[in-house]
Amino acid sequence: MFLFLNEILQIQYTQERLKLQKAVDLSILSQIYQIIEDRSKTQPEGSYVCALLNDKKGINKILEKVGEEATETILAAKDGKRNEIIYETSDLLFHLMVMLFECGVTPEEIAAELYRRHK
Ligand SMILES: N=c1c2ncn([C@@H]3O[C@H](COP(=O)(O)OP(=O)(O)OP(=O)(O)O)[C@@H](O)[C@H]3O)c2ncn1[C@@H]1O[C@H](COP(=O)(O)O)[C@@H](O)[C@H]1O
Repeated sequence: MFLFLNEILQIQYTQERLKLQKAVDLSILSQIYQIIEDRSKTQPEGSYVCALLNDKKGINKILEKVGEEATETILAAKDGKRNEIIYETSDLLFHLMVMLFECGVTPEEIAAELYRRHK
């Protein structure tokens, strides 16, 4: 009886994990890119994306942020600080999405290139 219950719990656990894996994946990058496109069109007050896109330094402001976040990601990885690696990599990926938008390149084009290389 105990073994049977244990098996059911294991199956439920696996199903929950699969659901979570389905919901949490890098398609969030495409969603963020769409938000960036939307912010650019609607220009809402207090938007960080708009602050980046409208900065007087132009694309240089975005590139500075990409450089800064890349450096912070490298330092986090060098120190082996797992939580910081996750935090800084998220900052980096977000700023890369803003850069791609500014350059007129979509995340789907990057995905297509990665799939092309994938064997
Ligand atoms: N994913 C992000 C995201 N990640 C990081 N950031 C911002 O990026 C900045 C990171 O900069 P730093 O770590 O250097 O911190 P800082 O002190 O603000 O540095 P400075 O910019 O002042 O130099 C912070 O202000 C964060 O709030 C983000 N801002 C926005 N998004 C996404 O973009 C969407 C639109 O955001 P808004 O345009 O603000 O509505 C949000 O719904 C999110 O999905």
